Amino acid sequence: MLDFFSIATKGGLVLWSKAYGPAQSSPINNLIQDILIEERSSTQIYYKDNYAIKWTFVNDLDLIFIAVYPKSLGLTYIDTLLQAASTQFSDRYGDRILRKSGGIPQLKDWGVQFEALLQTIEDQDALSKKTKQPRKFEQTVGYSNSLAYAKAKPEDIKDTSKPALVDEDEFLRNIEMLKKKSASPRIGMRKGRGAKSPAASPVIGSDDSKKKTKEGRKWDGKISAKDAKSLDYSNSDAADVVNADHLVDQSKLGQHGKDGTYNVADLEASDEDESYSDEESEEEYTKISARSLQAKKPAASSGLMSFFKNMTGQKEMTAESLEPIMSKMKEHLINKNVAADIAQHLCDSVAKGLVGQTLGSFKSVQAHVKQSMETALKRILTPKTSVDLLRDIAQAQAEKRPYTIVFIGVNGVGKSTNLSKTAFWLLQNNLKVLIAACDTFRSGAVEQLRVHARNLKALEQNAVVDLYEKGYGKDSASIAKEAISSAKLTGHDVVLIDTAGRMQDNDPLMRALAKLVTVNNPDKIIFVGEALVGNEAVDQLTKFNAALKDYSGLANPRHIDGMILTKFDTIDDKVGAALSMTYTTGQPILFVGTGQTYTDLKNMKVNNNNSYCPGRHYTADSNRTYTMNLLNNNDALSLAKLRDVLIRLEDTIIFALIERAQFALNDCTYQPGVYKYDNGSQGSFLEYFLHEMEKVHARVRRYTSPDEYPFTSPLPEPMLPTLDFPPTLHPNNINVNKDIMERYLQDIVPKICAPGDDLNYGSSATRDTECLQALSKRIHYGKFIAESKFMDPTQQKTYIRLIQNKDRDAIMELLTNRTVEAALLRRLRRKALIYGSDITETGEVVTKEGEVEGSTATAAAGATTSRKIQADVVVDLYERFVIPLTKEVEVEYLLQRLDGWQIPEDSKN
Ligand SMILES: O=C(O)C(=O)C[C@]1(C(=O)O)C=C[C@@H](O)C=C1
Repeated sequence: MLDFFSIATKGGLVLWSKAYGPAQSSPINNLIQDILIEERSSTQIYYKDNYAIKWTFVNDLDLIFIAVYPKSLGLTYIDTLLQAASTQFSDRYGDRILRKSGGIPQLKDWGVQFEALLQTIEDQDALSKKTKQPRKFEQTVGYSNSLAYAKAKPEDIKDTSKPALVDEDEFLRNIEMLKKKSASPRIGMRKGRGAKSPAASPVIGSDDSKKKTKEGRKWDGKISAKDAKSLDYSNSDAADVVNADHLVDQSKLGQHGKDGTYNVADLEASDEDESYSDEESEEEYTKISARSLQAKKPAASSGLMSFFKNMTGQKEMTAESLEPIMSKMKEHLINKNVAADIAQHLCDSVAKGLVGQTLGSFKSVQAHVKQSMETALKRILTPKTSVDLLRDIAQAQAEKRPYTIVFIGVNGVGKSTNLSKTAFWLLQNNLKVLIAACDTFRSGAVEQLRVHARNLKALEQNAVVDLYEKGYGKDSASIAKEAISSAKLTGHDVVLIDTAGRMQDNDPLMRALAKLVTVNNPDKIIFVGEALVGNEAVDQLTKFNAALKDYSGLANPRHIDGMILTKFDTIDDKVGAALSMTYTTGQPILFVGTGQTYTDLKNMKVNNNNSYCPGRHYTADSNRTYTMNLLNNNDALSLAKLRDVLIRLEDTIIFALIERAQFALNDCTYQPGVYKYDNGSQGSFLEYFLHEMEKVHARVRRYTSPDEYPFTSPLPEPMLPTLDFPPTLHPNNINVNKDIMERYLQDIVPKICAPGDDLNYGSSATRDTECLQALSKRIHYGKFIAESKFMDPTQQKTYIRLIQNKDRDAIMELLTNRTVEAALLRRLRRKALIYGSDITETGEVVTKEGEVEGSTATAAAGATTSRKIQADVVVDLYERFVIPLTKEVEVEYLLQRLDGWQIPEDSKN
């Protein structure tokens, strides 16, 4: 049985508590001492003496709900109780606590309500233990948790409570104190915790000097004068000297991409839900089929797959026979934080795939369930839009205007903190940031942002990060507007607009938010939310989106464009929460917040095996994939990404040349007229070989891709249906393969191959084909680069003028970027040197005969000394041939760019 239940503020004030057994305040004292104050534990269960203590936070109210029970009992319903109690309490008193003026909640009511709640949950627990029959979902605790508790009416419930430890007067005083406390900057309030632990991450935006001297508060349910003073942060001095070192965890820094962009780190594999093993046993498979939704703990023996097990050997699966299993699966999903609707949707998808199937073995049932679940998940988790914030910001820069992002969400989820983490990321990308303090409602909000701006400045000498603020009580839409205008004048690249937290049901505040959005039409609306559980996620997101739509007065209203999930490190079943949120909005999760430093902003990236993977393709970081996906029009014309492809092709070309250089020149393979084509014309052995290869490649639709060009013709039609490539390039007829072939044979082969004939004709022709195809792809990529440059709004007018004048030289000059070329040649030399050299057993590069790089030491035995390819030759090849020909392609393409194209009004000269 439960021994003790308590509701307290995170700072240590007991608002309400109740003892049922002998465990009086001592375990609680220990909990506060050991966990809350010293932050010793990140888990939410704690054992002390004979007691187990569990707790849950309600962050927007800064409350903690604590349950104590005898360790030996291992009560299974405590999580449910905590969840339901915190939901009910927040529903009843949350508004009044937040408004700070709503009168005093009635203690009597809460005692009654809690008692009934406990009774219901204990009864259900007893019942579920008695019955071994599979329950319908509607009979489960999870279902009750989702729906029933929130609806419980206190007046229907009898008061059977025992005397509370804290009397009504005290409760009243505590609420007063809580109001005072919540008037102070939220982040500052967390300072006390972690004070004794030097290893603990500091809280961003907090004042370190105070933190060091802060003592753990006594936990006796009373407030001393000293405590009362320390709880009042309303006068905290924001001008303290910043010790910024603590605000960035070097080990959590992201990486700089090849093009210099700074990308936040990916969520470590260890941060994710545990990985999935194909070798898992049937028993383990009771966890549930989809990898991302597995249970952490071993499932009960009556788990999902054991139901399926009973079905094997049946003739055919029917909707009826699947019903109990689907009900169980739905319950499981809900317990994994998936909202009820979404769980239903997933179950329906799985059931649909199974109905009518005849499933002989357990394995085949397992495979079917897994496959159906994965397909359904994939469909839900593929966001409707792709988001690359840095690219969008670059676009706004080109348009000479600041890029604007509004951060919205309910109270206490960490909007300002995550806005500041985002600012840190932007500053790492050398962007100038203006933070607009548009939370004119919560006292302390502006000061908090001031501290962040000051911290961020202190971190980076040249960082441009400023605060635009107009104090409290003013119209936030107007402040945002002024901030944006000011950013235009001051040359800030990005305006981050902080807004007041608001509950989704608070109509006036939601109207104000819609107004801010309508007036300012920001580039992005980012919803900052805790990695929310179940239906709460759906409710918040749906209502925020509805408010943006209903109150906007616009024909094309805005909606949430992306999400930042905060406190991601505090929940267990992350994927369920992420799933609910993505499903509800159809929008991607841009980042997840995982801790207390500016570096605690990460990409959510999950393994390839069907777990949720928005970080990889859809986040602001959007890890660059080297092979461009030309089917995805959104990515196809980013100059940075196109250059990444060129960088990757450097490797392909160097290795292809190394491969060819193994063989002698074999001149006879290039003699014209030796072989006959199908159409009667004649060619060299190489041309014959190339043609045969290209015929096969054509059949598998290689040349339907806009970045592949054949050397020979005619070629057969593809046997595969052609893919639908979006029209990324303007129609053109450029193919410079003839030039490439000529230069390759005359200039390149003689330079990289030993003269003579070694009879390896087939091998040389194979390698020649690889070299030619890589070079052709690289050089024709010039078309994409040219299109990207042409689409740059800052350049388009100039290009149009030069194209109209057919000024080839001027076009060539405009598209040339000498810095990029110089960097390319430097990189290429280094690559060619390394790829073309032997490496000693200890890893050094053998540069010259008997010498290793950077020293005069003799190369280790075993390292041969002849270079596979000369770096000079590769660099020369690029300098004299690859780059100039690429640029030729660019110019030719641009000269055709206006053909049949309607010049937009604002691009006309
Ligand atoms: O990266 C570009 O901007 C390109 O146009 C490509 C390329 C190249 O061939 O590598 C060509 C011209 C520029 O001067 C720089 C590099």
